Amino acid sequence: MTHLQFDHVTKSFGAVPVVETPFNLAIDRHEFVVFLGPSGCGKTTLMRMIGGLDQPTSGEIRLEGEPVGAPDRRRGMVFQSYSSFPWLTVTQNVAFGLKYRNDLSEDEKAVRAERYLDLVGLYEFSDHFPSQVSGGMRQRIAIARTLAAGADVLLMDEPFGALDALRREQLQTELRRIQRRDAKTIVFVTHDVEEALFLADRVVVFSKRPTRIVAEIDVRSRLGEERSLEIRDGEDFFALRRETIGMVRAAAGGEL
Ligand SMILES: Nc1ncnc2c1ncn2[C@@H]1O[C@H](COP(=O)(O)OP(=O)(O)OP(=O)(O)O)[C@@H](O)[C@H]1O
Repeated sequence: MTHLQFDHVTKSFGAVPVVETPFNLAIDRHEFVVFLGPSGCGKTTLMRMIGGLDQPTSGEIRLEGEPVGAPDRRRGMVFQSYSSFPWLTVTQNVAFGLKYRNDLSEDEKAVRAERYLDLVGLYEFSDHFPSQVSGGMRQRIAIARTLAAGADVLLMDEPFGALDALRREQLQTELRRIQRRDAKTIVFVTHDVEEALFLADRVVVFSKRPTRIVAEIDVRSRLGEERSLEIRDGEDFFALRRETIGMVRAAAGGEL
């Protein structure tokens, strides 16, 4: 069943067309879709429009059949430049995402905030302020806050870009597990082909700007639903990675 739908969407900034050919894409409920494409093609612009931070020039984006409006709690966003609240401690920053959850008691909120802090490896920094931790850690605070808040749609724009390889791998595995367990719909932007294939049910490859879809890869039918770290060492993964890199190069028009 369709959860999120782009219907004939175009977008220009003044005279600069970002999406010129009307863009159509239907994302199913509980689907993990990854946007892959050359730098500057318009992936962030598409994400901002889903989030309600920016409007299409023409066409419509629908969430559960209704045109998307201003940001609301159904859509959790982790963007590259997502910032934390400097006057709150690390734990309070994560708990902030739970502020409006009237179904949880204060104790339950604290337990939940701590669980997600532990997940992103920041438990021992609970009482620090954001200015006392690194940029990568601040990014992890934003990830923990968004996951803890429990929105059904997660919009993630290169959320793991600032993390070291090991932490990145851990969070990728965990995000895929959370998506399956809690049946989330996720739209995720990355430049990293391996990350895209490891996480996605479907990868959408974009051309350079003005952008359009050049390929869709049904990763689920190639790699299955379950993703473990071992899968990355398998032949199927390597073959799909090679194919995808070819598509991304072609999409970038030789600019990679
Ligand atoms: N507010 C804005 N005003 C004018 N132009 C903009 C604005 N936001 C984005 N653009 C332009 O739109 C194009 C697409 O930008 P966008 O950030 O969506 O690309 P992207 O695919 O996310 O890039 P990257 O992968 O490098 O983050 C770029 O040419 C950018 O300069």
